[in-house]
Amino acid sequence: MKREQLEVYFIMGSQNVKSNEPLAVLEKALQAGVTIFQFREKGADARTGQAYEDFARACQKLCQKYTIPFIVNDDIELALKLDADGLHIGQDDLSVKEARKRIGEKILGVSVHTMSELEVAIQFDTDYVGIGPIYGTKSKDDAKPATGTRFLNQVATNYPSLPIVGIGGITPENTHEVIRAGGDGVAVISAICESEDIQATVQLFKINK
Ligand SMILES: Nc1nc(C(F)(F)F)ncc1COP(=O)(O)OP(=O)(O)O
Ligand SMILES: [Mg+2]
Repeated sequence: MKREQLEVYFIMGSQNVKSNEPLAVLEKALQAGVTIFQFREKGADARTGQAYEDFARACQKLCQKYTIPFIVNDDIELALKLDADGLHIGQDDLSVKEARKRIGEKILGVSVHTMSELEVAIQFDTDYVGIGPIYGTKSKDDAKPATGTRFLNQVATNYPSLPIVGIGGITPENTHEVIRAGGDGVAVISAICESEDIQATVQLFKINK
């Protein structure tokens, strides 16, 4: 995975798209030029069973149409079953060691909040780390307090070759702070899912770097 692929990292599940059709939102985001997609279907209203798998396959098919990496959040069984391009795990999911063993060469992303979590991620050849929440977020009900860009900048300074994406409350207005602090890209849920003009919003993330 090239670090430029983290430039605009769109993350979505049906729970993030109340009003309209999630697949229409995803296609608009892909047409607008998001550079990587994460399937993150979770929470009370998340689809389950066959509907969950069918929705994941439909998202994967759209990503293939636009040759954009399709990453699955948390669910390694789904990632393997669909032969996804990668998996993203956090500290409460399966271990980095176990994930790397089972997914082989697929892209592995890990959320890290401390230097010790970072060192474990690096030990098992993590392709990128997600750091946040940088700002307050409403997309993750068990999110930790917002940290600002300090830890992200510390990681970027100490590990210049490690791809980093910032996450949490990132908008076109504050994205430059994340990039200036050392992020290779920004992960976005609400700013795109709730946008009136997805094309314009995605372009702003690219321009405001
Ligand atoms: N899903 C994520 N994606 C990223 C990425 F780097 F891809 F931007 N960074 C961080 C997270 C948060 O991951 P996690 O801590 O497991 O919580 P959840 O499973 O609720 O998302
Ligand atoms: Mg997780």
